[in-house]
Amino acid sequence: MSALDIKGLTCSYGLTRVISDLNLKIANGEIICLLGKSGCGKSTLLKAISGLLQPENGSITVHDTLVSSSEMMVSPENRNIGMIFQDYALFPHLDVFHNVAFGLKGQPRSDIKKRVQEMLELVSLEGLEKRYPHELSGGQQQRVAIARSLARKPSLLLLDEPFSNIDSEVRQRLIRDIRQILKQQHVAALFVTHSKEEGLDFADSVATMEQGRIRHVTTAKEVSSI
Ligand SMILES: Nc1ncnc2c1ncn2[C@@H]1O[C@H](COP(=O)(O)OP(=O)(O)OP(=O)(O)O)[C@@H](O)[C@H]1O
Repeated sequence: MSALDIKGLTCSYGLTRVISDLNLKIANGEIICLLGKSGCGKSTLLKAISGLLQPENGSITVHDTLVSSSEMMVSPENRNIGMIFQDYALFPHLDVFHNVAFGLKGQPRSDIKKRVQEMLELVSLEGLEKRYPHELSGGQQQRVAIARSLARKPSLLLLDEPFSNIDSEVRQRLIRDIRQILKQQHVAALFVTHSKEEGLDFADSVATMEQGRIRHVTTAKEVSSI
């Protein structure tokens, strides 16, 4: 079973075709980096996977469930896909605890408390529950965003340039830590970046995108040895 299986995906904005007959598979627990020039369609692909854009053609399947085709769309909130963006997208008026707990609404209080605690330990932010986003560094905010996404046990995580606002020293450690967390939790991820180095550090494989298609997929080891 694949975490994500995209077949023959074609997406357009009006008359402008942006994704063209694209195929991509991510195995369970695999981390793939999507590398490509500005404007090649990376964000559009993430929009299609997360359910914000309906394909003109082709299909998107997440863990054996068809979620998008030209005929049907599962709504974004019912896809169980986590998303992390470069601007963290935390709620500024909620403290760390409530940011992480946000997606767990409706569950018993004691379960929420336990899960939030587990997640904060996972991202090494125990003790910062009562801080507000503006009282955290960029790296800490991104850790909260990761904790919030993983709290819901997503079947797939999409990351859109999550490290670009973080300075390079912190970034390296964060990339290593988040990779380790995803591997430990066995969460598959698709990670968009402009930086080949970042992609090689974070992902198992690198998919190169050009003009709305995946040109090739290579393992990070193969790329590193060139
Ligand atoms: N809502 C929209 N309406 C019309 N065209 C759009 C829309 N969003 C993006 N585009 C166009 O689609 C193409 C692909 O954009 P997309 O944002 O997917 O590229 P990208 O690879 O993510 O770029 P970047 O690396 O700069 O973020 C671009 O030519 C862009 O101008």
